[in-house]
Amino acid sequence: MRASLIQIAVDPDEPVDARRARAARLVREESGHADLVVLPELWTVGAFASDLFAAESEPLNGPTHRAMAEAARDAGVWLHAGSFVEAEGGALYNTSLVLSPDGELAASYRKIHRFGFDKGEAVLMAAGEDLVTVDLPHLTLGVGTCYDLRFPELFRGLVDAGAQAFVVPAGWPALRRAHWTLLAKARAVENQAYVLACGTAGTHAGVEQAGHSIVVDPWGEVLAEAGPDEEILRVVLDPAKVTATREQFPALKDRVLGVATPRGRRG
Ligand SMILES: NC(=O)CCC(=O)C(=O)O
Repeated sequence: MRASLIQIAVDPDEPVDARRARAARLVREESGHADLVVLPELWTVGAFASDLFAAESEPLNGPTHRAMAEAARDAGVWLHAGSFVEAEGGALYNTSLVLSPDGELAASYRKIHRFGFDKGEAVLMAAGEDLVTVDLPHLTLGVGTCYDLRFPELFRGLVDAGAQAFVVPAGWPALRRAHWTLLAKARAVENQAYVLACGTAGTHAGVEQAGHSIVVDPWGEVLAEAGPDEEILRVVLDPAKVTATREQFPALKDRVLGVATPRGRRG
């Protein structure tokens, strides 16, 4: 399976509509190069541009969803369209979309761990509650978003639900680039799964983005890594490699469930 990660630049001097059209064009240009295309987190507005979240929010089936569905259909690819600010029932969510090659919505995922502690996304958006996997023809994807990468239990849950590869769109700052790379490799090694981590380039809301999108295989080898600027990564994923790694080094079978429960609280 061929995958392309589009590390798009998010800069405030490019209007959201223009970036949406440009992202759709970049997806179409992957036709013939990819079976799966991935975009980053909140690439319309910028993950740190929290002042704009409400103004740029959209419902499901809004402009971003429609533009990405058309692009997926035109390109004939599975598209993880990154995330957008979803408005629903008076709340905002950081919602990712996975679209099939005929443009149908295969899955949506609302980010569970919101970033910002006492500001930004953490206070402006509501948290998702559901783990999401998507069955592609030869590979089961588990999805997470950016800050989720710091929470290994989410990825374990996705493995238990059948995930063989994780797609993690992000808007990760340059300041913590070392964490990004380390966590992407850790999630791959501990879960014996591919990690496709797609970040943004550029600077928005005064926050320089790390770029450095990365694809790690189930053995922890880096298949491709971007630089800091706008770039497209193309890789080939082999589902048999997940099976082989899990058979040849069956560490997942040695899990001791419940061991994380504090001693005094065990039944
Ligand atoms: N958009 C995010 O979730 C940022 C996460 C981040 O900066 C970090 O975990 O560090």
